[in-house]
Amino acid sequence: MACSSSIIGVSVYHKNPSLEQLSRKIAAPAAPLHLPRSADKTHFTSLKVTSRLKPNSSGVSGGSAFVASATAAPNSVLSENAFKGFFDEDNSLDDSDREYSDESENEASIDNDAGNAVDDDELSITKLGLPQRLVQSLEKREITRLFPIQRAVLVPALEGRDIIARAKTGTGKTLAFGIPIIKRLTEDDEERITPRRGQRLPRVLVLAPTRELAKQVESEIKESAPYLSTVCVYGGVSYSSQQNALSRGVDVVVGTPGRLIDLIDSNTLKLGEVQFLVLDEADQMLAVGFEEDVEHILEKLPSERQSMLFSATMPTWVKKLSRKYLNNPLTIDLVGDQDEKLAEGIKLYAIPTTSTSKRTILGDLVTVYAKGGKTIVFTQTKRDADEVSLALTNSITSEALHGDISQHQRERTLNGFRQGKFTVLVATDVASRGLDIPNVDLVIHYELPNDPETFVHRSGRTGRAGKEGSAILMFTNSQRRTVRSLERDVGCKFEFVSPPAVEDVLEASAQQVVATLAGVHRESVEFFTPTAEKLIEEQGASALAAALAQLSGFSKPPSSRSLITHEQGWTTLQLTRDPALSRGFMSARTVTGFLADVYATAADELGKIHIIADERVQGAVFDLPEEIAKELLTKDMPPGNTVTKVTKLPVLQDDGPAGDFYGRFSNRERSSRGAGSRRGGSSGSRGGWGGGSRFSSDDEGDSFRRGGRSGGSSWSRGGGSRTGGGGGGSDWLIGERRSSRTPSFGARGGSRTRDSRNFDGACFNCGQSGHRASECPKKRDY
Ligand SMILES: Nc1ncnc2c1ncn2[C@@H]1O[C@H](COP(=O)(O)OP(=O)(O)OP(=O)(O)O)[C@@H](O)[C@H]1O
Repeated sequence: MACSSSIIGVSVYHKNPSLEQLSRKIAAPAAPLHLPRSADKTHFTSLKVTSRLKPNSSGVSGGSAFVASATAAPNSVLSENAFKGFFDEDNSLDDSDREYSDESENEASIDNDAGNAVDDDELSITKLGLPQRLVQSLEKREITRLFPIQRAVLVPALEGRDIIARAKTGTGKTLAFGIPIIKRLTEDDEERITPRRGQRLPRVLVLAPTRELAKQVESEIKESAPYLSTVCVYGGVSYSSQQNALSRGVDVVVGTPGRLIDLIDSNTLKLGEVQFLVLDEADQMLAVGFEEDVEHILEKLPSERQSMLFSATMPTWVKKLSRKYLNNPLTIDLVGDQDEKLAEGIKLYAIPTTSTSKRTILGDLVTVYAKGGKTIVFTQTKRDADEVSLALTNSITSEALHGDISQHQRERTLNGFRQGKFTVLVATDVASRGLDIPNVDLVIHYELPNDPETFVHRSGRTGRAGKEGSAILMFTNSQRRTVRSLERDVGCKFEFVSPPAVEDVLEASAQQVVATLAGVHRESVEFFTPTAEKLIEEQGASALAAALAQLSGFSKPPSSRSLITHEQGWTTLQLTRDPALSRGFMSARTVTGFLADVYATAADELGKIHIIADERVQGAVFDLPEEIAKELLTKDMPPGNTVTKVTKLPVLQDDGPAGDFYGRFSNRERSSRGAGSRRGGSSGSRGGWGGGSRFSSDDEGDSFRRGGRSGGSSWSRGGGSRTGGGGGGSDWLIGERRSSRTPSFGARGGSRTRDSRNFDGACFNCGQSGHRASECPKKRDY
C-alpha cells in the first residue's frame, strides 16, 4: 500500500470552535461504543473516540452516535480547504447545541485504542431495526454490514438531524443517506391506514451535480427499495418520459439542478411534500456553476424538512448554503485533517514522462498494470479524451466519455464499460466524481489533475467498497514539484516507477492471453486438439509460444524503447568506469569521447545522456539507435569500462530540471517530438508498439532523429555535437552550444570530419583537454 495510513477520526461537531473544545463541550455517556471491526482494520488505525448515547428515539438498536477527535493536521490542504474552520465565525455552542449536549446523562471519553470491544453485530444490517423489505433487498446485493460512514450517519439521520458529512471515495456515502431515508419512508408507509396512491408527491429530493451521478443514486435507491417509486430527472433527454413518471406518483426524485428547475417552473414537479433533501457532492455543484440553480430549488422547499449535505470540501458557497438552508447541522467527518484522503487499497504510482512519450507508454501501462481488467484514463480536455481513446483503440478496446458526447451515448458508453464490452474508458473529469463502476483496477492520470480534490476523486474510481486498485500519475519533469505537493496535500506517497520495460509488457500480454484460454469452449478445444498434438510433436513448446505471441499481437518482435525518452527504436545503455583505472569525473563529454574511440558510428548517433547520481559509481546512461546499440555491445571495451543494456534506469543526476526549465525550453522540447525515422520498427500486428502505431507519433512531428536532433531537447546532445568542445557549463546544454559553434560536426548525414584541430573537449583517457583519447600521448593499449 503506497499511501500511509494514520489517524482517521469521526468528528461530530456542532458549531464547534475546535475538536478539542468539542470533546469537552459535547461530552458523552460512558456507554459502550460500537465501532466496526472492519473499520478498525480498514478505516481506523488510531481513533480517539468519545461516544454519546441518545435516547433510543430512533428505533435503532444500540443507537449510539459517536464523536471522535482527530488530531489536527498541519499538512493537509485538502482538509484545510475543506472542513477546517468551518464554523470559525461562530465559536460558541448555541442553546440548541447545549440542549443536545446536555441530553447525555453521563459523560466519558473512550479511547478506542485502549481496547474497547467491537461488537460485530452492531454493523449487521439485520440488527439495526431496519424494515425487513429493506434488509432483504440489501442482502440480495450482498450488503450485509454497514460501512463506517453509514454507521456514523444512521443514528443522527434517524433522529432527524440535519447533517454535513464527508467520507473517502467509494466508502458508501449514497447508502449513508439512503438507508435512513428509506427506513423512514418505508415505516411511514407501513404505518399508514390508507396507502399513498396515485399522484403522490415526492417526499425526498436528491440533488446531484452530474447526470451520471444522479442516475447512479437513483439506481442505488431503486435497488435498495424497489417498492418505492424513484424517478431520476436530468437534462439532455426528452422531458416527456420524466414528466410522465412524475405524474404517475413518486416517492424519491433524484436530479440535476437544471432539469429540476425546468420541471419545477413548469409545475410538473411539486415540492410541497418534500421531507428530505440531500445535496450530494455539494462542492461539485459550485465547480460546475450550479450555485444559483441550487439555491433557487432550495428556496422552493418546505422549511420543515431534514437536510443532508455531502461534500468533499467546504468552499465559502457551501458554508453559506449550510448556514442558510440547514438547521443546526451535525458535521460528520470521516476523513480527518491529517490523513491521507484516499481510500485504503489504492496503490499509487508516479511515472515521469514527456508530453510525447506519455502517448507511447499509455497502452503499455494499461497492459502491465490493469492486467486485462478495467481502466479509466483521465485527461484534461475533451479533445485529448477523444484522441487518446482513438489512438488506444488500435490495440486495446477503448471509448471516450466527456461533456460533448450526447447523453444517450454517455449512458451507452458507461453501460458498455460496466459490462466489460471494452476495458478502457478515457474520460475528462466529468467521470471523476461519484461514478461507481465496480471493479475498476486501474486509474491513469494522463494529465495532472487541477487540484488535490480532483486527484482524490479520480483515483477513487478504483479501490471502491474495500477493494484494491492502482492509480498512476503521469507527469513531466516540470511537474515534479507539483507531484510532491500533491503527496503532501493528499497525505500519500507515490512509488516512482519507470515505464514498463518491453519484457514486462510481453509477459503481461502473455498472461492475459493465457487467462483468456480458460474461456475457450470445450468443443472448440476438442476440434483443435489433433492439430495441436501434431504441432507439439513437430515443434514442441515453441509451437505454443508462437500461438501465444500471435494472440498477444506480437507476431513480430517488438523494437526496443529508450528508458530515457521512451522513444521506439532506441536502446538505453549504461557506461560504467572503474574509478581505479580512470581519471576525473563522468560527464556527457566523457561518454562522447569514449564512444568516438570505441565505435565512432555510435558517437554520431548518440541520443540523450544522463549521469548516474550515485557518486560511488562513475557512470552514465545514454541512448543509441537499437541496431547501433547491438553493434556496440559486441565491441571490445577498454579495460575498466563496461557497457551494458539497462532495463531500469538508475537514479540520475539532476533527475529533473527546475520547475521553470520547460518554461524556458519548452519550444525546444516540442521540436524534438516525434519518433522520426525510428518509428515503424519491427513490432507485429499489435498495432503500434514498436510499429509506432499503438500511439502513432505522426501527429507529434518528425524532427527528433533526422536533422531535428541538433535543435532537439536541451536534454539531448545535439546532433553531431560529439566533437564539439563546449567546455564548461552544464553537460545538458553541451550539444546545443556545440552544434552552433562547430557546425561542421553538427549535421548528421553530412560528412563528419574527425579533426582534432577542432577538438576542445577533454581526452577520455587522460582527462586533459585539446585532444582525443585516440591521440592521447598517454594512450593505453587496448
Ligand atoms: N455496506 C456496504 N456493503 C457492501 N457494499 C456497499 C455497502 N455500502 C455501499 N456499498 C457499495 O459500495 C460502492 C460505493 O458506494 P458509493 O458509490 O455510495 O460510494 P461513495 O462514497 O458515494 O463514493 P464517491 O465518493 O466516489 O461518490 C457501491 O457499489 C455500493 O453499492
